[in-house]
Amino acid sequence: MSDHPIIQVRGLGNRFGSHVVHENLSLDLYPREILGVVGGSGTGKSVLLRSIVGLNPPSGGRITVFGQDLTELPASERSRYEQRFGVLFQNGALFTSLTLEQNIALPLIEHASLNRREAEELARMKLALTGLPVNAAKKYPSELSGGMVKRAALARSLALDPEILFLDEPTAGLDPIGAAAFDELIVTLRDALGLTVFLVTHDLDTLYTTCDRVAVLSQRKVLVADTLDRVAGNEDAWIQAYFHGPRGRAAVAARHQHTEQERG
Ligand SMILES: Nc1ncnc2c1ncn2[C@@H]1O[C@H](COP(=O)(O)OP(=O)(O)OP(=O)(O)O)[C@@H](O)[C@H]1O
Repeated sequence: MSDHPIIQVRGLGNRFGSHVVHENLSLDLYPREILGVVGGSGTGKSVLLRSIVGLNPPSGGRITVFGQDLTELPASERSRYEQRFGVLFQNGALFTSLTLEQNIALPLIEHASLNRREAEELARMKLALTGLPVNAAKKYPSELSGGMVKRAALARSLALDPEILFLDEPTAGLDPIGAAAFDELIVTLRDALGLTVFLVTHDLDTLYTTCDRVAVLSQRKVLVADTLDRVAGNEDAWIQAYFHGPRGRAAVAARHQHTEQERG
């Protein structure tokens, strides 16, 4: 892992009225890592993601991305940086009146100055990259399963060849087999495309199968950010309950079984 973070968050503050969500929060994201961001409901995982990608102006602190504080830039320059992000929101809906290829072609027409034919051709490549069959390109979102729609939304977030991928609860609503396949896809894409991934999740299986490090949000800040083993060994009560409760134990057992199978 490189020593230079691709994203640095320092002393971040976020509040909504009198409700303080983050206070003096700091976090680093390193190139090509998959960082899992976990924490109880309402601890501000999505707000943190939105602050980093520029959708939620923080009340304090500093965020640098690719070494640059984006709030210091004029809008046009900021937009060039933001095109290096791919974001898959929790309810990352596609336009229902457009086919998958039309959905994915949109950002390419808007930001990459491609004509419709070129954009749709590239869109079909992005769809293939996320494991969708060729015939899915002409389909509408309503004709597809939840897992396929998630893949298409991921394809759209990859449309402009981002360097950093932000995923908010990507496996929420998927069945366990679909979720496991999606987890595998994230790792494959990171390896193939050299992506850096900021992954908000509640899914312990996802943490165990995809993440290089895990950051735990608690008490308005990042309580700990480290490898899974080290984080799971932390004595904080929420961490203990999360990693060592019944679901945590099941995820560890599944991981061990998977490792044994891989060894043959
Ligand atoms: N635009 C907003 N206006 C007011 N409050 C907000 C806004 N966005 C988020 N919040 C509040 O900030 C807190 C953190 O929200 P956030 O969605 O980041 O939590 P989370 O950790 O992602 O939760 P979950 O795991 O349930 O998705 C919540 O109490 C939420 O109600």
